[in-house]
Amino acid sequence: MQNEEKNLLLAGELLLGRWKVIEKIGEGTFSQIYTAFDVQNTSLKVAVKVEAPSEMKPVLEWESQVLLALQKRSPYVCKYYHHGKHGDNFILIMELIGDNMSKLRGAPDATHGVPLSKSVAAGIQMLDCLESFHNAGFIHRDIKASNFALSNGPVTNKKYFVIDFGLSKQHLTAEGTVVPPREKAEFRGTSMYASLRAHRREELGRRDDMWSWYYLVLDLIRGELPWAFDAQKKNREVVVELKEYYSEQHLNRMVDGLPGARHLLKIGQYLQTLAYADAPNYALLRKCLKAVEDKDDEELLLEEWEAMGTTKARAATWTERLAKEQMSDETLLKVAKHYGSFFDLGDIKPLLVLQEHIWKVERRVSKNALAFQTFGERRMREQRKRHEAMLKRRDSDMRVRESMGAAKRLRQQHEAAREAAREAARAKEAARDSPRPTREEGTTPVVTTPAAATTTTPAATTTTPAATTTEQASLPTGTPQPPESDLQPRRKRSRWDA
Ligand SMILES: Nc1ncnc2c1ncn2[C@@H]1O[C@H](COP(=O)(O)OP(=O)(O)OP(=O)(O)O)[C@@H](O)[C@H]1O
Repeated sequence: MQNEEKNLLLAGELLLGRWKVIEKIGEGTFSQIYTAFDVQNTSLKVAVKVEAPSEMKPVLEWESQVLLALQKRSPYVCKYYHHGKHGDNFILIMELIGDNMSKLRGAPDATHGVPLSKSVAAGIQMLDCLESFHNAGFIHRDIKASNFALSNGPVTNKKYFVIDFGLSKQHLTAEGTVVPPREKAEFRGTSMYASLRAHRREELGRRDDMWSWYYLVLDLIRGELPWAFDAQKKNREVVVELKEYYSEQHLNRMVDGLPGARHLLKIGQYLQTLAYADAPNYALLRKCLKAVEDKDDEELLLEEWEAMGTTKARAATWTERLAKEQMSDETLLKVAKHYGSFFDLGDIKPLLVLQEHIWKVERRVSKNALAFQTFGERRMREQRKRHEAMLKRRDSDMRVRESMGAAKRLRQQHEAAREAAREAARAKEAARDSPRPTREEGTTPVVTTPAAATTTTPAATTTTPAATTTEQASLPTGTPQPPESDLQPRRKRSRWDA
């Protein structure tokens, strides 16, 4: 909220003749959230989202219409009660739900990344929300942890709901066809999680929500994204450069060292293949994400080791994973045993080294099985491991940033040198073409004075920006229209709230 200190509603205020305000419970960039109760049924507590009038384009009315439209189409949104004007403010009355997903990060076990099982579970639930949201015909365009909040009810029945549809857009018509893309769009989303296409001002589709989801899942598992610092500092250009580097050129570096890296890589590679109108294969994404957690899935595991082809390659990978602690001891042992502990390595020396490693792992596994570890000890051990892994990743991310910075500086130096050379050439040419004594054929030499020389200045070209035409999607009447048409003046909001 821009005007943080000012409360838009007061406790005890009656809204739309039915809802009495209790207290403020939250704040977004452009809105405030309050609790209220129904005066006709005092046990019914609701949430009120209120948006103050401003010079920027309001979005809460659109959000209310989307929520209303989704009531019968998706079980992953909260219940809609009412919307309308209260004084100068627009309000939306909806079901009161619980904590948002950012709370996962604040948990004591999440200092260096949210534990894998929690990250995967959250990722799967977000996927359920998005699949349902997309199938209802909308794209969200602002996927981030704070836009998923836990439903109420018994702990065992809690699930995440997707919230905040202020930037959502109708993507499918009533007939189920995809709304044609506009030539140019405006930035929509949050810099930390926005897809590259959002940064490039392209029309977004379902695939872009999935990219944001992917970034968010990686953020949970990794503890931070490679561009976290720059997104927070609002270094737009660097964020885009880093996203290009990691998402388009070196996807493997983004997942390197993470548990289930090859499955995470597969997700990214799949997302790269999606076109604007494509419906993502949610089942495939779900399967890949589930496999991330299932480190010891025998079938997948063997498939991976088989693909390595030679025993030598397997032995090398085995040793590397042992060193980087990328696989559990139990799994490493399972692999070693499956391949007869790499006994046909040929050379005796590496074989002995490897065998020594295997024995160590074997001892560790049997010791771990016997040793009693308290919950606290186990948590400490895991945290230490995650912390070390995060430091390593941070180091590698920093090296990439530095090398990109160095490459950029080098490019700038080259460009400056080239420009200087061009300038020198121009000066040389100008000196050659400058008026000087000339001898015309068959005439006596004539001296032309500089005053007689004609100088031509390039005509100033003024270009007026071409009028932008926005392809308005032909949506069935009665369907909510997005508030953001590029033809209208718009909120100066570019959610760089990371
Ligand atoms: N129905 C609800 N019940 C309980 N809490 C809610 C509800 N809706 C939103 N909140 C809380 O309020 C926070 C802000 O809400 P919301 O994201 O809708 O506001 P916003 O102004 O659109 O935010 P931003 O623009 O910063 O993303 C949410 O992260 C959530 O924690």
